[in-house]
Order: sequence, then structure tokens, then C-alpha cells
Amino acid sequence: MQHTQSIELKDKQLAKTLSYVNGQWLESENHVAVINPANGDQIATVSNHGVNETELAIKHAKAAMVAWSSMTALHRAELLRKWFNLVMEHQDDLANLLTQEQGKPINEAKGEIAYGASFIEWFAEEGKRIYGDIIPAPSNDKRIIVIKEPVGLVTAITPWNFPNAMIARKAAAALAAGCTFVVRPAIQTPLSALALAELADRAGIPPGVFNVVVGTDASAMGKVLTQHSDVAKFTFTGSTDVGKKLISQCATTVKKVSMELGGNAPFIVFDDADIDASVLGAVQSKYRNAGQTCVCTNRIFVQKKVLAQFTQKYLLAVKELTIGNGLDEGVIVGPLISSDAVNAVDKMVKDSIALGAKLLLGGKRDKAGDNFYQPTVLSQVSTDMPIAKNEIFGPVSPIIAFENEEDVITMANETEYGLAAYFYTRDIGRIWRVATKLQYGMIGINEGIISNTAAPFGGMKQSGYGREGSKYGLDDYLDIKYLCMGGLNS
Ligand SMILES: NC(=O)c1ccc[n+]([C@@H]2O[C@H](COP(=O)([O-])OP(=O)(O)OC[C@H]3O[C@@H](n4cnc5c(N)ncnc54)[C@H](O)[C@@H]3O)[C@@H](O)[C@H]2O)c1
Ligand SMILES: O=C[C@H](O)CS(=O)(=O)O
Repeated sequence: MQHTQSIELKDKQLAKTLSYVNGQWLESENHVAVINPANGDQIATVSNHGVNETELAIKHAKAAMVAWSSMTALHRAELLRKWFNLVMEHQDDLANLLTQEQGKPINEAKGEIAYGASFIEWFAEEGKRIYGDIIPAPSNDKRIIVIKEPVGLVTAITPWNFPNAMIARKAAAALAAGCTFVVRPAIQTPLSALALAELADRAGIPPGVFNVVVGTDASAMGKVLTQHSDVAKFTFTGSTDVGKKLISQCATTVKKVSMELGGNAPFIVFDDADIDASVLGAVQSKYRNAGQTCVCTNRIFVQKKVLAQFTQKYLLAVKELTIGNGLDEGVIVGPLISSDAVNAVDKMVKDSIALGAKLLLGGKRDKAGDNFYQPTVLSQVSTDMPIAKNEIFGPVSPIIAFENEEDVITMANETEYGLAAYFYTRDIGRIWRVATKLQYGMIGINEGIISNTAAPFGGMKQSGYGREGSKYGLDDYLDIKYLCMGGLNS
């Protein structure tokens, strides 16, 4: 019997622990513990399903596809709007679940719930504007007609760092397009996914349209989600290494694929920047979710003329960050997801110091608990050091000095990643030169927080392909069909 402990909710029915398939909650013989990364407490045990239940979900999602894709966009929009309303009505409970299973501070968790819900609201509307075309034909006996149709059954695998929004950002677009959806969430954070399923059920989204299968065997479940012949499209959010494996698996049945992968964001401070604004933007971008976001600042490049001024102000700002349990008032930096994650971050810091980086702040585990790493600042970092070459996924700020615009653009682009980048300057000519030369899908200009529903979220190079959110976000869930209507002069 799966159950939840110690989670106080206004609506206790939101603490779901069983996979949700075809509108039913599936019991399982095996179960797996959900651990609060802030204190190691077991907060729940959830079903541990696998290949059989993944195949069952695909079977029902395929069956549900007929009615769901035939429904009017208006009716789908009404159901998605109900889902949005329910998510926002239960924002506090959903945030409580999220913080307890993932660790982020409660205010950030509330922000994630609203962010995730905003995609449901956005695509409820976008789904009503899936327009086709009538194109002037090369002869009068023909008409060229273009229509857009749902690609079909969509499967997804999502990460633990945004356990609500990464699912909502995908499922909302898929459902609005007329597709059905099966997701396998990260096993560290299943409760947020299952609560979304409960609210989809309450919203009246029909059985089989939205399915969540929870299990530890990611690889085996992933092979079904990427290779099953009934699956039309696969979408993934996670590391680039795993993304590469999944892309190759999708190739066996030529699936439509979208990938939101890793990042190594440069944050560039030019000597004409508003230094106070750049400090605020860098702290916001760096320490969000304890540095565990794909768009977190990963390398801070500061032009030499303002290096001392920026560093001094930045250190003062980082020292103000309160570290602790995300449920506690005023906490800004929560735990990392696991002790292994802390070890990986600490190794990058120690190895970079051994290569000449200078520790200005932090640089070790915090007394708050095993999974806490102190907000850390390193100076005299060079781009060949591990802390600059790798995606840190932790609360560490490497500061790298640079001479001029050309050098910093070269250094900023010297990575296999191309997701997000940031730069601060007040020179309009420089803004256009740098923005066009940086090889990144998303660029913050005098801004450190750039993610929102209206903007196309996605990367270049090995950060993946496809866009989520925005008016572009439906494209990955639609097929374009060309109708040639002939014989019109006969
Ligand atoms: N671009 C984005 O929008 C975005 C958003 C969040 C996270 N990420 C990236 O994700 C990474 C951190 O998240 P993570 O640690 O969960 O990433 P991860 O790639 O280790 O895991 C992501 C998901 O894939 C599953 N998985 C792992 N190996 C698998 C396999 N062989 N087959 C099928 N599924 C498998 C995991 O269980 C998890 O559910 C970082 O690189 C971060 O940049 C990117
Ligand atoms: O890291 C994962 C998310 O995509 C980051 S954001 O919340 O979309 O900025």
C-alpha cells in the first residue's frame, strides 16, 4: 500500500501515490520511497511500475486519441481552462508537495506552480488558433490547401528540478493540439506529477488523454516511450547525455522529437554596464533553485575595468542569501537534490581551486544538512577549469576576467551548449553585435530572469531542439498536411 506521511495539505486528495492510467489509479506490488532532500525524511511511498504499465498507458492513450482529436478546439480549451483554474486554486498545496519532494524554497515552488499553470492557460487559447492556409495555385484548375493536424500520441520523460512546470509545459501544448500524452516523471519527484493528474481528472479531461506512469526503471520504460510503434512523438527535458541516448532510440521508428537539454550559460558584464543591476541579475539567475536550473548562469565574465567593483558588490549580495529548508520563512537557497549532487559540485570546486581558482566565499557543505552546499564564489577562474567547462547545477559562481568584446564572445561560445546567455551593457551598438554573435537560443539583455510563457523556450547546439511555450510551442505537436484540390475546370 502506497501512502504519504507528514505532508500537511488543505486538500489531502492531492497527495496521490499511484500511477494514473486511463483515468484509474494503478496499484503496484512494488513501491519506492519519496525523500525530502532537505532532511532525508521519507515523505511518501509511491507505486513502482515499469514496462507493462507503460505499454498499458500507451494502449489507452492511443484509444483515447480518436475522441480527443475529434473534439472541437473550443471544447478542449474549456477543459484545459478548468485544469488551469484547479491548479491555481490549489497552488499552495501543490507548492507544499513540490518543496517537500524537490527542496526549492516555498516561494519559488509557488512561482513554479503559477509558471506551469500559465502554459495550460496559454495553450488553451493557442489551441483555438491552429490555422491552415489557402495558397495561390499555379493553375486555375487546382486549389492548394494546407491543414494542420495533431501528430498523435505523445510520450515524455521529465526531470526532477521543475517537477510541475516541465510536465505542464509539454502536456498543455500536446493536449491543446489534440494529442494524448503519457509521461514518466523523475522518480525523485513523482508527487507533483500525480497531483497534476488528479486535477486533470477533476477538470474532466477524459480517461487516457493524460497519463502518468511512475517507476524506477527509467531505461526500460524509456525504451517503450521512445520506440513503441503507436507513439508519434517523444519529448524530453533533462541532461544532454541522456538526451542523446533517447534521440537514438527514437530513430528506430522515426519519431518526431523535441529536446530541452543541458546548458552552460555565460553571464557577461561589460565595463559600461549598470553594475548594481548586473549584480542583481547574476544572483537571481545563478541561485534560483540552488543553481539547479538549465538556464542558471554558469560562468560570470567581467570586463577587467569593473572586475573589482563587480566582485565586491557580488560578494556582499551572495553573503545575504539564507540557506535552509525550503519550507522555512526567508530561505533563499535550499538543498541540492542528493548527496551525490553535492559531491559532484564540491569536486568541481576543489579541482578548479587546485588549478588556480581562488575561493572567495563558501566552498563546502553547509551545516544545514547533508544535501546543502554553501553559496560559493570563485575568482581567477579560467575557461579550461572544470567549474567553467561543466554544467555546475549547484550554487557556485565562477568569475572570469576578460579584456574585450571579441575575446569574451569567443570564450562564451566555447561550449557544446547553446541554451541561455546573459549580458549587461548600455551601448546599443554592442547590444546588437553581441546578441547576434552569441550562439544561444535565449539571451537576457540587462535581465537575469528570462523564462515566461509567451517566449519560445529552447536551445541550439547540444542544448537541444524544438521550442516550448510561445506561439511556436504548438508546432512540435502538429503535422502539416497539403491538400491539392484538382479538376476544378472540368
Ligand atoms: N533545457 C531544459 O528545459 C531543461 C530543464 C530542466 C533540466 N534540464 C537539464 O536536466 C539535467 C538535470 O536534470 P536530471 O538530473 O533529472 O537529468 P537526467 O537527464 O539525469 O534525467 C532526466 C530524466 O531522464 C530520466 N532518465 C535518465 N536516464 C534515462 C535513460 N537511460 N532512459 C530514459 N530515461 C532516463 C531520469 O530518470 C529523469 O526522469 C541538467 O542537465 C539540466 O540542464 C534541462
Ligand atoms: O531548468 C529548467 C527550466 O526550464 C528552467 S525555467 O523555469 O524554464 O527557467
